[in-house]
Amino acid sequence: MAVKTDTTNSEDYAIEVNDVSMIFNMASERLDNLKEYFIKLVKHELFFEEFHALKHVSFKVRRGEVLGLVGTNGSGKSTMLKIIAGVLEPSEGSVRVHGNIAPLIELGAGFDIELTARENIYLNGALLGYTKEFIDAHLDDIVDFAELRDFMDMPLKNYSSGMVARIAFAIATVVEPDVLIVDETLSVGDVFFQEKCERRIREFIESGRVTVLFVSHSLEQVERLCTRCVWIEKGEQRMIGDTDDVCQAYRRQFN
Ligand SMILES: Nc1ncnc2c1ncn2[C@@H]1O[C@H](COP(=O)(O)OP(=O)(O)OP(=O)(O)O)[C@@H](O)[C@H]1O
Repeated sequence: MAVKTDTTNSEDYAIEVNDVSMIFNMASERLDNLKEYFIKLVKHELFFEEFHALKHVSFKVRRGEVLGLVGTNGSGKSTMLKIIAGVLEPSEGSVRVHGNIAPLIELGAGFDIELTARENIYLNGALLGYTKEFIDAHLDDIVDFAELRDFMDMPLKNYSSGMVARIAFAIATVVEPDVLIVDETLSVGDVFFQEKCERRIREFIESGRVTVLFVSHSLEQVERLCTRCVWIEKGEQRMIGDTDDVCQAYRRQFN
């Protein structure tokens, strides 16, 4: 039998996930307020239960590849994306990402709702590593893409969740990233904005330079965009392979 060897060099990979496990500590009893929590903590009466959100997950994503993550609610997809984006530290294992990441997860998490949209663009831009001069030069692109020119001086607390998502997506994708991480968050946008976002994501994909990690509950969207897929179920990696094979097996499981 011929042995298939992987001739891909390490530099050809944009993302390497090596044996990642994530354990969350959850209070084993329900506490109603912070005071109760601290009293229990001081009295050493606070007990935790370990919850294994990810169990020994490993996969690699080649540069320019579009990898989908599928799995039912609570299976660990967002946790995996957050670990790759550097938002969470894995309990075990490691992740290597080559290049800069545009994480479209928890859109707007870095925003200050008391500030205006314009101020938030500068604030969020700084968090993404952009200078003031860079934002000055790209402000029109961001505002035009978000289609919210008339609302730039309104505090974000008066924005709807879809409007916040528009601003956040426009900032995060104003330049081509090396790695784009897209979570379900775009679903808060209206259908026209979702299509606009998908077009921009497609442009990145078609450039062949951007590696995309994609989580969606729409298998049709996953099939439309992704070349390969990882199926994670209850924290375990069930399957990795061509999108059609993985989506077919996933559908079969629940039909
Ligand atoms: N900070 C946290 N503390 C405790 N448990 C958490 C935390 N974050 C996630 N979890 C748990 O980890 C599990 C995986 O959650 P995760 O959000 O990664 O799932 P998901 O596959 O993205 O789900 P969905 O499809 O519903 O978005 C869930 O059971 C969730 O309750």
